[in-house]
Amino acid sequence: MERFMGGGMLPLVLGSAAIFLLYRMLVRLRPGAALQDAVVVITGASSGLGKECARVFHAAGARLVLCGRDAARLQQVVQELTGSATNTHCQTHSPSTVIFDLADTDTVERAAADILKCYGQVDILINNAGISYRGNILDTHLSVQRDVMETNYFGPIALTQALLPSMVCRRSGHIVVISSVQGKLAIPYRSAYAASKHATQAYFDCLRAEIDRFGIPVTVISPGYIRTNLSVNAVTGDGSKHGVLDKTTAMGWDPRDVAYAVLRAVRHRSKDVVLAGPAPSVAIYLRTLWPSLFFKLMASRARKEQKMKDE
Ligand SMILES: NC(=O)C1=CN([C@@H]2O[C@H](COP(=O)(O)OP(=O)(O)OC[C@H]3O[C@@H](n4cnc5c(N)ncnc54)[C@H](OP(=O)(O)O)[C@@H]3O)[C@@H](O)[C@H]2O)C=CC1
Ligand SMILES: CCCCCCCCCCCCCCCC(=O)OCC(=O)COP(=O)(O)O
Repeated sequence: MERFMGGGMLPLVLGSAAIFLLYRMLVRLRPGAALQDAVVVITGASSGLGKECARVFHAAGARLVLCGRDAARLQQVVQELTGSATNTHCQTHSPSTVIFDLADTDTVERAAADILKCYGQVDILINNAGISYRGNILDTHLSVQRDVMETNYFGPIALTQALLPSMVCRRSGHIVVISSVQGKLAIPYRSAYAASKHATQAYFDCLRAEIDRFGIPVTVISPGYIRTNLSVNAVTGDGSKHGVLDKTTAMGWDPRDVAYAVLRAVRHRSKDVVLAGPAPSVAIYLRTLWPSLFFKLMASRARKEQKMKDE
């Protein structure tokens, strides 16, 4: 074995690693799709990752349609974007806003019509808005499971389906969705959230295959923890607000870095991007390749968390 490694294997491994790194570098250096004047719709643009996406796509010269439930907060984002000097060579545009609640799927179709009225077309739809959940399944009302599903799954797919025909007509467009690492693996006390993100992953994987023939790419982005208000805004089993900035969230990635990664993924029309550290990335493979170990780890995590809550 030693002779084998010393003789031919080591140069082969190092050579393959060098070729892989070179390939990654070349992929990053590709110019990618232009964003100047592209019409980009961002849901959940009033805070967190959505707001940072608004910042980076605005600086790239996109014509933005910012969506959210709170008109005043969205207007504040518009003022921040138009009022501050952007460090960019691109020509920037003042964003438009469309106010609607994604959980109210009946109004989403009307909102889609309002979005299309802004610039007559949509080039990139970024389904970003979302809500999280913390709770024990035993103590969670079914209505909470449903509400999280409405905001994270039915709202975004209703908006996507309402805007898609206009993209298909033009044989042009790009659908992006911000899922989560929890769309690929389920951790304890996140049932409603993880289920909504798994459904999201499945739906947009189907969509990618179905609209490939129209040349419309679908990008699913699965981040790990990001420093935003997600945990503060999360709902609990009885529907009340969690209201706490969790340590995992506070120590998460800078939303600006994640927004730049979203921009790169859009430029390169990436299909599926995981933005997470080594533990979640390994855990995703473990779930598929060694499920029994993954389930044991999750059960022990659940017991530990329950014990901490009981104390
Ligand atoms: N933070 C994290 O650790 C991670 C976040 N993500 C995902 O990133 C996305 C953005 O979340 P993040 O920025 O972190 O969290 P925030 O809570 O900061 O932002 C959530 C955004 O979603 C909007 N929103 C929530 N509910 C609705 C609704 N019913 N209708 C319309 N808009 C709504 C909010 O707008 P408003 O309340 O003004 O209407 C707000 O702008 C989510 O999909 C989340 O799952 C993924 C992985 C990790
Ligand atoms: C390096 C060796 C690692 C071996 C693997 C051990 C298994 C580790 C389990 C890791 C679980 C990671 C969970 C990550 C969850 C996450 O990043 O979620 C992102 C979110 O969407 C956050 O939402 P939340 O509301 O839960 O804050």
